[in-house]
Amino acid sequence: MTSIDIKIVNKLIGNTIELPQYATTGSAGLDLRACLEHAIELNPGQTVLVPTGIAIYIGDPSLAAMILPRSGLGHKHGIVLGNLVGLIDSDYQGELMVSAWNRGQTAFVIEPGERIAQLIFVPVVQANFNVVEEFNVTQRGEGGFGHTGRK
Ligand SMILES: O=c1ccn([C@H]2C[C@H](O)[C@@H](COP(=O)(O)OP(=O)(O)OP(=O)(O)O)O2)c(=O)[nH]1
Repeated sequence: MTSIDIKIVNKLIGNTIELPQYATTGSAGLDLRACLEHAIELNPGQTVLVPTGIAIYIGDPSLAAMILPRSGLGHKHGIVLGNLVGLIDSDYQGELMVSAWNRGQTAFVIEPGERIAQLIFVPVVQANFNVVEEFNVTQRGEGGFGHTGRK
């Protein structure tokens, strides 16, 4: 199992707010909690940057992390992410921040400690680019956006 360093950057963590943990042995994502002293109300259409109280240092450039919405919050309450997906670079050492966006029709209250999003770790390939005159021929070529005719 990959080891990632985690640092508590807000004193609320460890007192009133739990550290992230995998809910089941098969969980891909770790829930991130809102590290807040007071509840905040998120009106329809509003976006707010929610601190999580923790920083991670992945270190290995062949890994990254992604912040994703929680399906329950998104489906039932319209709370997703203002940036749709948050990408955490392997050299980022700042606090993990969740851009919470209320795309629903009603206000939503984010309580301190609420599980607001989830974090997954993903493999990354860093590419080297070689400038060429032509690509090798492929069956698809430049066709895209419905080119194969499938509906
Ligand atoms: O939802 C997010 C997205 C990003 N980050 C942090 C980790 C990431 O490594 C860093 C930079 O993110 P990104 O590269 O997406 O930001 P940018 O807008 O391109 O700015 P920068 O110039 O800082 O790269 O911000 C978060 O905490 N939460």
